[in-house]
Amino acid sequence: MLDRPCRRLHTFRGSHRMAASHTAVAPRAHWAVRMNWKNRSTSFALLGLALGSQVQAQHGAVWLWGLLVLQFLVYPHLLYVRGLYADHPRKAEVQHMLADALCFGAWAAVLDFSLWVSFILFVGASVNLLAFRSWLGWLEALVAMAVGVLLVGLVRPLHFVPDSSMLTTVLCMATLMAFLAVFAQNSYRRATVLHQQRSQLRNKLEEIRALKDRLTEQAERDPLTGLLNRRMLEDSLPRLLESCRVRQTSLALMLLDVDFFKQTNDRHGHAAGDQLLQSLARHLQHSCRSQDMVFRYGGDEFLVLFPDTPIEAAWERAQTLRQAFAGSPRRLERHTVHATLSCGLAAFPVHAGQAKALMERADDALYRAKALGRNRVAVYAACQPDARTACTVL
Ligand SMILES: Nc1nc2c(ncn2[C@@H]2O[C@H](COP(=O)(O)OP(=O)(O)OP(=O)(O)O)[C@@H](O)[C@H]2O)c(=O)[nH]1
Repeated sequence: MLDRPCRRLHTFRGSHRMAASHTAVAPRAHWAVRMNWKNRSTSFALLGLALGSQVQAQHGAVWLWGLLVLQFLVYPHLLYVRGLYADHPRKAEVQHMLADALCFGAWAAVLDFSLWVSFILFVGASVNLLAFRSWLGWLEALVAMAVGVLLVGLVRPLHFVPDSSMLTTVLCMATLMAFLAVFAQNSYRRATVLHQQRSQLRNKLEEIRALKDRLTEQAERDPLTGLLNRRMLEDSLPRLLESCRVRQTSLALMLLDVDFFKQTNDRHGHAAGDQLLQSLARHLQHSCRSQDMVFRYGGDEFLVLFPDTPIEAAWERAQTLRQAFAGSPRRLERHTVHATLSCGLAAFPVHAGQAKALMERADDALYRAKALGRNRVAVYAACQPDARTACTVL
């Protein structure tokens, strides 16, 4: 028994409700509970007046007046308190609306089915349920009202006197008007809030998408040059090789490295070195076809994949690319820098069938190009046992 209040508080939805478990502040009511309480507080008071005028016209007994006060002035607040502490406030609200309908059926019977009174009681009972539970709710309201009528019928005979006084009719009209106005206003307010929330969500979604694109970009590209990074190479090379295997075509892989890049850094500064790397990246991209892929492999090493290219054609393209780079000095940080490249070439399937082996072959060829004096292109030649010395410079 002791832990019951705590359990209850922990089932409240929302952090504000959780906060209530630590302080004496009452929990915040569910929106449906609040909305129906506001609706009931206003429209029930008016409805009570309308029904009161009918009770007056029928010279109703004192206990009927007492019931009227209970139903239309006290009952809405009792329901609010019940909804406030309910574990499932929405479900509780549906039960409240069914209770409304049952009571309204009873009142319609007690007041001899005065047409205007019965009409507004039916509208009051069914519109809310219709909004909450669609046509099923409307049907439920009808059934609950019928049960209310039957209950009265069990206690006393039912009479059918449809007429009502002018005062009752006017009060009924005013009540109906007020009920519909409050209902419409609530619906409009909720629709506006929903619309605002939806556009906020849409904006948030756009932001998340843009962030995701940025993160993908950062994960795939080298920040200095904007080229694809080594991770992307490791992802795409095996797939490309597989596609070449299926289509029975060749793929050339070129690994290249700036000659004496450390000296450029030392002489002209790291910023100038960065600019040289960026300039080389642009040079590679401009010299490549759309199907070629350029990667920054790391440091001053770059890698180019030439799909569907035999080794001879790749060599020619590598030579053109190397010569063009060496032939155009670059202006970096107010210095003119002459840089050259060493390139190592290997091809699928002639030199290797797997990504890792192909990379190693190209690296061997690059090593050989450096060893032979730099500023040249070397192709891997598979002469065993010493592959490094067997690399040929074409
Ligand atoms: N500016 C700059 N320097 C870098 C970057 N990444 C690596 N380096 C430098 O690049 C240099 C690479 O030098 P190496 O390739 O080992 O040697 P090298 O001077 O190019 O000589 P060889 O390759 O033998 O011709 C090192 O000094 C690194 O510090 C970078 O992003 N920016």
